[in-house]
Amino acid sequence: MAASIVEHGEDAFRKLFKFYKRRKPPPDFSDVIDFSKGLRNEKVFSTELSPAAVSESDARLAGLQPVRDWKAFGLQGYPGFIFISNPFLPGTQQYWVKQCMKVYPQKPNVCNLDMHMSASETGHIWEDSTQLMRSKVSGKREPKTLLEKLRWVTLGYHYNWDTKTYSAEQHTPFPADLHTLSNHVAAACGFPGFTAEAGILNYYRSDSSLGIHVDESELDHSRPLLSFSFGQSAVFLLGGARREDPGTAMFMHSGDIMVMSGPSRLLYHAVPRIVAAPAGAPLPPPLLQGPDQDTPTDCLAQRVQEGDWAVCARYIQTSRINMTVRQVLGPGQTFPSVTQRRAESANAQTYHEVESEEDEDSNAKKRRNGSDSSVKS
Ligand SMILES: O=C(O)CCC(=O)C(=O)O
Ligand SMILES: [Fe+2]
Repeated sequence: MAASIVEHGEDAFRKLFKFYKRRKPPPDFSDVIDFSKGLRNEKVFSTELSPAAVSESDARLAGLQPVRDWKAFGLQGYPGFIFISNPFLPGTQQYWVKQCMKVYPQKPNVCNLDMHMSASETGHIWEDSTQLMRSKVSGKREPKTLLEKLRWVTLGYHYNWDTKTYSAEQHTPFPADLHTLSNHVAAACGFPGFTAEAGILNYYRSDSSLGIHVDESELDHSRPLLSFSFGQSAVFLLGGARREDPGTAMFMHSGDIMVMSGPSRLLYHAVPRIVAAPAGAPLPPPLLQGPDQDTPTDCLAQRVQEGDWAVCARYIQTSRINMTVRQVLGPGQTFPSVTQRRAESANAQTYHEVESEEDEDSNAKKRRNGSDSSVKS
């Protein structure tokens, strides 16, 4: 198996993607790197972060362990790639799941449902969904709730899926709590000036996947891309600078953070599979508990109300939520003029049309149309 999936050549990365996406028979996961197991894989090495960049009290207030206790790794062959194995304080992950489900999908943020529903229909995603869930009769087939149909939410500079650009006009305030979390993570990784300006949240159900792509629409690629995962585990594929380059598979578990920077910032990547939870243990252990008694009362990751958590827990038993945070503009940089933008987006579309035969690209189309997404089922 290993020989066929690491094969060099035209379609190495697609083969890897298809290998891990396959349902019947399910793939062998023995080549998937598991950073929660430390240095067991010879490609994995420990990496030093900058503990002095975030004070212990600032880290605690953001719901993070002190930076000196974070387990951070690099991967041979991928300079600039940093994997931080769950640095969250016990109990604080529930907060981020709740934010992604109850708070961030609210207006003025934009979500896939807005592509084919009116603002009044998508104005109360949480309330409408919880109401429908409460009225569900067990055993009876019921319509999906809006939460179950949610595939992506954008924050800050809202990514335009058609033109593959950000713009000054499509902007709303970036959430302060996620801004703080991102600043600390970026600073610890050696990027003290990072500004969280855009976010894409992806909502994966157990049969979803995210096609092969590269995140190049941000104007300043010297700034890292941060990725936070919660809920069910996923297989993440990290490829090369060219779409067909071979790749490396790794698990992302709840609470894991990935930083793509430097030469790894523009690498192709994909999520071919959400990994089924072990029988009898649908919730990942870090989501089983609320905050510790000694969590500071001014910690931004506040305890989630029991009723809210009941709804989140039910959803996250079969789902994964990923938040990517990006800095779009470099210091002093502005967006190109409309004329420049038109020329660039024409190029971008040509570039993507050439690849439209790829099944991954049909995902991108679905994603922007707001149908079953990026995050494809
Ligand atoms: O879900 C993930 O881990 C990756 C998400 C991603 O690549 C993106 O949003 O650009
Ligand atoms: Fe991405």
